[in-house]
Amino acid sequence: MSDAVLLDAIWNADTVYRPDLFAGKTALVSGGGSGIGRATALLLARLGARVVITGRTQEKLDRVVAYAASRGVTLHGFAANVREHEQVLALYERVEAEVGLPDVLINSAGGQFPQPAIEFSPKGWNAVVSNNLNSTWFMMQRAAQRWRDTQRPGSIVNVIVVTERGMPGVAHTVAARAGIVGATRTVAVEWAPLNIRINCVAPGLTASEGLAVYPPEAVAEFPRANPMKRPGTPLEIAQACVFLAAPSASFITGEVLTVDGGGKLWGELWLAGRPDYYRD
Ligand SMILES: CCCCCCCCC/C=C/C(=O)SCCNC(=O)CCNC(=O)[C@H](O)C(C)(C)COP(=O)(O)OP(=O)(O)OC[C@H]1O[C@@H](n2cnc3c(N)ncnc32)[C@H](O)[C@@H]1OP(=O)(O)O
Ligand SMILES: NC(=O)C1=CN([C@@H]2O[C@H](COP(=O)(O)OP(=O)(O)OC[C@H]3O[C@@H](n4cnc5c(N)ncnc54)[C@H](OP(=O)(O)O)[C@@H]3O)[C@@H](O)[C@H]2O)C=CC1
Repeated sequence: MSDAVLLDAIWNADTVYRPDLFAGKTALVSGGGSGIGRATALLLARLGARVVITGRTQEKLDRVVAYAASRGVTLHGFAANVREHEQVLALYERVEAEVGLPDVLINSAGGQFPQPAIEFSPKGWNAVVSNNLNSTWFMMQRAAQRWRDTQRPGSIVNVIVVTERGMPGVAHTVAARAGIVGATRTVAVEWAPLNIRINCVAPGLTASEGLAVYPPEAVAEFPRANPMKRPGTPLEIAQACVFLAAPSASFITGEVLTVDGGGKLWGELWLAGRPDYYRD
């Protein structure tokens, strides 16, 4: 499917949410230049939010901003590498100066490479931990600090991976995301007095640009990942992010919402290929 068709599908899809759900609100979405982050940003924009997207690649952000403009909606695309603390601080300054303090933060930036864990180099391990755990932490802590300083409420959604069953081929990312879950549960308590809610969405296999890094033999087995025998769509994950970010989840904090077509209950996923031992 071409990018234009994908974007139209997201823009025109039915949603159960009312069109003014986020009217007057501002949302910051990391990873908003593609995949799940992009779908969430566009859905939030459809629901009336002012939306800022961030990611490392300005051109990707520009394409989403241009698409929204073609639909009569202003989005803002500010590039940042969110695993660099200084860049996160600068990003918040820019967002606040040019758009306004966000009410909602969606952390969808992240990623990893597939490799048997026994082969990880220290550099590879650190890259993935930094790109997922550190980046999410820097973004959520800064949001909380600014909400504390301005005495405003806020809502955070961290997009992670399913951690309960483990996921062979990506142990580094599972470790990093389990760290995010631990931090989320802990600060849900610490930050409740500040009127901050924080939750996670754990997608199963989702058809996004990010799947390009997996080997063909792994991709060929993707239909075995869950009982629905299909990947999720970015919009299906976005709907869950919106549910947790909005007042629909006003009594939910510190939770993980799994959106995986039942993959936690049945399914196999060998992201670095299936070892011979598990073939018969
Ligand atoms: C059961 C329930 C169902 C649950 C179902 C769940 C399904 C899970 C499927 C998940 C899918 C997704 O998340 S898809 C969406 C995410 N998108 C991505 O993952 C995109 C690709 N990933 C990335 O860009 C990554 O973020 C990452 C690799 C960390 C980029 O960080 P950097 O830019 O720092 O990385 P680099 O500089 O390129 O590399 C840093 C080092 O990392 C190592 N490294 C990098 N790529 C490597 C590779 N292919 N193989 C080995 N090692 C590699 C090397 O040591 C590198 O150092 P040198 O050797 O010196 O170079
Ligand atoms: N697709 C799937 O099957 C699943 C995805 N997930 C997770 O969902 C999240 C979104 O993934 P998805 O949309 O599928 O994949 P994408 O690769 O399309 O999205 C990831 C986005 O994050 C951005 N990003 C990555 N690292 C950084 C960084 N350091 N600073 C700023 N932006 C960054 C990338 O943009 P750029 O490179 O320009 O910075 C990219 O737009 C990720 O955390 C992913 O691991 C979880 C389970 C399953």
